This record gives sequence, C-alpha cells and structure tokens, in this order.
Amino acid sequence: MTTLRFTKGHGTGNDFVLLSDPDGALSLTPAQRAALADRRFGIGGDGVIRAVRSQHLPAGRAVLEHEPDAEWFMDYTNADGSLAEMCGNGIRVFARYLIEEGLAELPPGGTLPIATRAGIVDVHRLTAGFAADLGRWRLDGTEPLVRARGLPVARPGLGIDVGNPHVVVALASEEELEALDLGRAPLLDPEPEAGANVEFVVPADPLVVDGVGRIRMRVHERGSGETLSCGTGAAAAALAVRHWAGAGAPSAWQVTVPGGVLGVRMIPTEGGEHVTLSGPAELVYSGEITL
Ligand SMILES: N[C@@H](CCC[C@H](N)C(=O)O)C(=O)O
Repeated sequence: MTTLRFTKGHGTGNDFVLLSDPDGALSLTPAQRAALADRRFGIGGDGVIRAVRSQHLPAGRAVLEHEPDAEWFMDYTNADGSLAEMCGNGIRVFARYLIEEGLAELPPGGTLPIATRAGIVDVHRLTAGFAADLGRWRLDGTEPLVRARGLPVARPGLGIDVGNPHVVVALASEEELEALDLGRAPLLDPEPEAGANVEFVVPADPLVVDGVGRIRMRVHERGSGETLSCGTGAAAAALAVRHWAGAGAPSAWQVTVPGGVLGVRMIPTEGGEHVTLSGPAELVYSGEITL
C-alpha cells in the first residue's frame, strides 16, 4: 500500500488532484490515476497532475535540451487515466502548486518555464492569477461533422491544435448552448484517431466590446467528460471564432465558461502567432490518501 500526500486545486472549476514527485519515484498506473480522480470512490477531479523534475522523464529531458530552466514537468492525465499533452487550466494551478510547495519561485511579473508533453510553456504571474503562453497554434485541416444530444442537426466543427486536439462548433443561440446534453461524448465524423476535446460556442451580443471579443462556451473533454472549464478549449474557441469572423476581428477575447471567465490573446511573434491564456488558479485543500 502507498500513502500519497495530495492537494486539490482548480482553475475556473476545472479541478485537479496534484501530487509532488520530485525524483520521479512514483509509478502510478492509469487505473490508479483514474481511482484518484473518481468523484465517488476517490478524491475526485477532472485530471491528475504529478510534479516531477524534467530530468526524470524522457519527454522532460527533450524539453530541457531547448530550455535548461524548465526544471519542472507537468505530468497530466485525464480523469480516465489517459495521458494528455497539455492542460491550460492545469498549468496555472500547477504553477500555484509549485510556488506554495516551495518548489519554485515566481514573483508577480515573473515568468516560469514549465515542461509539458506539448513542449515548453511559459507561465507569467499576474497580480491576480496567471497567464500561460500556449505557443504556436494551428488549424489541423479537419472539419468533422459533430452530433450531440440536444442538438437537432449535425454541425460542422473546426479542428484546432493548441498543443492538444480540439474541435470547435458554432451554435446559433444561448438556448441551443443550454439545451446541449454533454453527458455523452459528441460524435465526430470522421472521428480523429487521437480523439478530441469538443467546444460549443455562442458569440455574445454585441460580439466586441472595447476591442475585446466575447463568447460563451461549453466543453466535452476527451478523457474527462463535460467539465466546468477547459483552458486550451477556451483558446481554441476564441481562435475559431476569430477565424470565422475574418479580417478586423479582435486579438483579445473573453471566454465565459460555466465555471468562470478566461482571457485569450493572440500575439504575433517572429516565429508565428502565439496564443496566451489567462485566469485564476486556486488551491483548495490538502490531505493523504492510501492506494
Ligand atoms: N482541461 C484542460 C485540458 C485537459 C486535457 C484534455 N482533456 C485532453 O485530453 O486533451 C485545459 O484546461 O486545457
């Protein structure tokens, strides 16, 4: 039997079980991770995040070759125990956790590079909350048809990669968004081989206020089901709506999700456009669990 110390945290209601494993000594099976995330028989969470020094994982060592300061690796798994490349809400909560555990220093205004399966992610500490540079994004070239319970007809989605895979679907009204039943995974045709997180979005009226675009979103996450928020999903949703809106659309977006509000910005860089995500990160409680 193994006793683990854990901390529970969330970003806009997207909640995580956080574990500290600096030396990479903890080997958790997907079933054990799913048991930790189980809301009835375990602690409960949309994902499990292990803090491990990058040098102890092959994916972490690959990041260290480009960014020797990325001491910490965010080892993220979904609620069903499956691996995911990135988590936009998770990385802010992870930064807060490293700071509170005394594993990293990040004063307001400072930047902490964190290694992930999607590569390096720079996290900036804001006066309240954090902003993460999710790096280059891309249209993945797919436009699958999406069927979901509560949606009368199939709608076209837009495939977007922001380090992990997303399909964004535009809905006509708030009523349509509310009528969705995301208790079952939406069906995608064709189904992406690696699966996808599916975001349903509705523009606010008016769409743009003071130069900031505004949308509402619900999400069904790969490996976790419907969640109150998805940070990478918010970024993908803002990118999709800007794409559909065409020239002149804003590069700053406010995305309202059931668990709160997230900020998304598109920032031109020499190497191509980056997308950043900002929002809160809270630690709620800590405890011990025996597996
Ligand atoms: N909730 C996360 C995304 C977590 C991973 C996702 N379910 C996947 O499998 O890609 C976020 O805030 O980005």
